[in-house]
Amino acid sequence: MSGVIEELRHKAAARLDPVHRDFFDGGAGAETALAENERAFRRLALVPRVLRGAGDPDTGVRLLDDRASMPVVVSPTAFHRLAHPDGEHATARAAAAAGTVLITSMASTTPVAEVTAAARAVRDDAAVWFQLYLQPDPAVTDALAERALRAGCSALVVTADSPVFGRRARDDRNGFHDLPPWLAAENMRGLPGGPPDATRDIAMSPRLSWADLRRLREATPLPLVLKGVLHPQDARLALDEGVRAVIVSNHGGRQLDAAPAALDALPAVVAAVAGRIPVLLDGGVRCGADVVLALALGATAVGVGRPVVWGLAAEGEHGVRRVLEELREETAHVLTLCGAADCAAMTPDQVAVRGRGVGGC
Ligand SMILES: Cc1cc2nc3c(=O)[nH]c(=O)nc-3n(C[C@H](O)[C@H](O)[C@H](O)COP(=O)(O)O)c2cc1C
Ligand SMILES: CCCCC(=O)C(=O)O
Repeated sequence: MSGVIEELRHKAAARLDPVHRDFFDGGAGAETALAENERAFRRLALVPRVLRGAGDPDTGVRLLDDRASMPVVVSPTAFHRLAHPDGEHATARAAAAAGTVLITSMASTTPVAEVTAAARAVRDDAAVWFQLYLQPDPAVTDALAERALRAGCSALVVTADSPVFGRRARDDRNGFHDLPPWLAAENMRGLPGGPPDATRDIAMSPRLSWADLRRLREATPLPLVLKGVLHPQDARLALDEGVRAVIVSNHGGRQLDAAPAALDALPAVVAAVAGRIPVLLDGGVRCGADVVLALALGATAVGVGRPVVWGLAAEGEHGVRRVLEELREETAHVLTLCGAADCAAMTPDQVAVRGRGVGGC
């Protein structure tokens, strides 16, 4: 783990209410998928190429119609005002200042229009994508998509790995199942069929299907990104449905505990998609070498969830900024050491399994 991220993780742990710390840090079941996400990176090594004269690397990437200064985006995480009083405002400002994409959660404690406004106050062209759980009532899904569009979000990130909420032992033990009364999931306020001024619950449903995704695609002008893909066949189906990018993710080990590490699922999804759309990955990314390993295995970019929350809880906007800047600097440094001129220059032959020798091709 990057020293800066480790420092912020400790500081966050000391500052947070232990019940909230467990919510942010914890995973489903025995937390196997959570641990494996980080461990999968440790099992792999980067094999540098030498004397390539690559110069200082360009860490910028194009993601749909947005540009990011680095191949690291902010993955959607719920309830930022539980981590810090500035909440999503701070995260949005930090992501905009770092020049990267913020995927803001549908379960944010700040309305999406305020999140985009906070980002745009820092940078006119700040990119914010809206994460969406398809709701069983299509009118609710459409109202959320419309809010995101009006707020100036440039993509909808549909999270597909949650047909039901994960069983999280730490939250069960702590009796944490709801926000405190002074906070709410603000995007859920005043939606069709709900109480006019109060918020409705975020629903999860195992009855949702590709047909619901198709309906949303036809209802919104925004490009769709599918988050939570682990099976290569689902990546192919996503392509058929006109999805513009996929995010390989096991939801940070918070849903199916028996799921593979995100990194282990990446190569098959990359092969299935065959370069037609960007493949992103999140889960366990904690330093620049992790970012570059994912790039070498075919990811266009990675997302970070908990490191951003740790930065926010520890030092507010400044802490999130430190996490993102550190990841950008480390990524540039590791690319340089690997002889890569940019993020696309890394290739799978530059990845070796530790203890097994270097194959190449
Ligand atoms: C506290 C917390 C809240 C999360 N909330 C959401 C959410 O609202 N929507 C979503 O799609 N994913 C959510 N996720 C999953 C993240 O988007 C991401 O997949 C995961 O955190 C990546 O793993 P990492 O934390 O190891 O970087 C959440 C994760 C955490 C840790
Ligand atoms: C209904 C809130 C969803 C938050 C979430 O996705 C998570 O905690 O992993």
